[in-house]
Amino acid sequence: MSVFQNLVLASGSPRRIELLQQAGIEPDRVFPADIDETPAKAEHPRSLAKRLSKTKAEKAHSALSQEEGFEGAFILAADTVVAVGRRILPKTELLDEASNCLRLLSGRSHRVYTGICLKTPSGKTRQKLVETRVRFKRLSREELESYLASGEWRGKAGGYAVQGLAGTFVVKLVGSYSNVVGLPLHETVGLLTGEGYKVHFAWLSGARTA
Ligand SMILES: Cc1cn([C@H]2C[C@H](O)[C@@H](COP(=O)(O)OP(=O)(O)OP(=O)(O)O)O2)c(=O)[nH]c1=O
Repeated sequence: MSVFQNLVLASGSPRRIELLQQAGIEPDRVFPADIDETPAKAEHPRSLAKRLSKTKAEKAHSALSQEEGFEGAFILAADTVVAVGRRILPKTELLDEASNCLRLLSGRSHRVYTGICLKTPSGKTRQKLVETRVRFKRLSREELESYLASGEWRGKAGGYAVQGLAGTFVVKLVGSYSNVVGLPLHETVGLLTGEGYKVHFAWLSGARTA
């Protein structure tokens, strides 16, 4: 087992930091890995989420490999993709894009895929792909307009954030909720502990002393 415990979160997403913290994990370094996220021609959403999470982890790995304390760090990256069938929805930056996404998602089911990639101190690359099915209610014009006015869709895959107002659109969610927000907690903790990263759960040590 490695003596290194440094963990780098290769992400600029505040949601991912919060989700890690929710699991009792504080990254030693946050390193947003800016990459080209354009899907390849006919790329399946699942393959895209896997490929992009790996590219993010690799970018952080090569940038930090010369840095003291981080040469042998655990590097964790993720990528979330929203899709209707094979159709990949954009990470919305424009009002029109968000409006198109929400009209498409209204009254139907879609899938959210998050790829996670972990580079370990021993040089291994481990990946997981987690899928969640989400069904939205049919959105009225008022709901659509007020959601667009909220701006919560900005920078979110599929044009919505389930952790905000759009939580009220969800009729059914099958699978991991944290996966939709951007980092599937069960699988992430499993990947880290499986590779020797020590996750300290306060409630576990509390249980031991009780
Ligand atoms: C569907 C959905 C996505 N999202 C967010 C999570 C991600 O931040 C974003 C998907 O884009 P990503 O490319 O996965 O992540 P990012 O560019 O924000 O951050 P980084 O690449 O630096 O890690 O959408 C929510 O916050 N809530 C949701 O319900």
